[in-house]
Amino acid sequence: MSDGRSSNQYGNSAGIEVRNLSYHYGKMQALDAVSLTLSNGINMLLGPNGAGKSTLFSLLTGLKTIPRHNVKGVRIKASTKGAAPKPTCEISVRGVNLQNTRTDIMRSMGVVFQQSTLDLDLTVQQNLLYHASLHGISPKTALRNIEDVLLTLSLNNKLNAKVRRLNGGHRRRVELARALLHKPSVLLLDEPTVGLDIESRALIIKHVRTLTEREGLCVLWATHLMDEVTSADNLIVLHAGQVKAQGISNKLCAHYQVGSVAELYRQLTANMEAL
Ligand SMILES: Nc1ncnc2c1ncn2[C@@H]1O[C@H](COP(=O)(O)OP(=O)(O)OP(=O)(O)O)[C@@H](O)[C@H]1O
Repeated sequence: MSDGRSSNQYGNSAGIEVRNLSYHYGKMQALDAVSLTLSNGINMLLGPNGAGKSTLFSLLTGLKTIPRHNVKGVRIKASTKGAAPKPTCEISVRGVNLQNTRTDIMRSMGVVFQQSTLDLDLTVQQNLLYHASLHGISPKTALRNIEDVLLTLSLNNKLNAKVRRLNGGHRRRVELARALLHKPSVLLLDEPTVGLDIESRALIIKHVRTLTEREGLCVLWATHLMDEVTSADNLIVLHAGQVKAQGISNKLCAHYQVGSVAELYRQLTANMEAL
């Protein structure tokens, strides 16, 4: 079923497909057979503390290794002599399997992690140039991209400022600028607006939404802030490592007969205290 979301130069292929992904920390199951299809557009990931959002991000970004486990966490044995065991967990990005082709896929991804990963003692430009060099972008192109991206994020006057001297809102915008510098087609944002004032939050939201619409990006956006979800966004509710619901936000609300995303969220995570 078409949800009317934008297609673009990447066609209609899903930005990210996750199949049957489980993850354990020792005996603690952080993700339990998670399956997701994320198309171009904004995909909002809502979940209470401990739902598994950051674990999912770590697996998508290669910070954690995708396990070759079945859903019960049992290591898979080869069924035929000599044959390689077939993993039950699969993640693909733009149709390419992440387990097989990690480096190329990483180039197509921009990431803003929950915790800042900027070097505080470098300037904004130095941070961004370093990131560009990791992506193999020439200094000349990098400087042009940096200028463009800082301008669109109203940060052009901060080019030579040390990150340590920037306020929280400006630092988050630099993180976003860095994530966009190599022109990714998939953007992963782990609570990008947490702790920001209203103005900084609004600027980041507006910029990401405009860019997503214009460039046809696939964005996975984890948040606790339900007012960041619009009626047309694809919404995923993750709770205790399981996907409780996914679909276009207003359709999900209609399906569950609730009047708002907040109500939907409360209903789907109602047994939280009992866990
Ligand atoms: N390194 C770790 N060792 C053991 N358990 C962990 C580890 N990291 C996370 N967990 C547990 O895994 C579960 C999922 O954690 P995760 O950080 O992915 O959730 P989250 O949805 O990102 O939470 P938050 O919104 O608080 O960031 C939680 O129960 C958490 O306590």
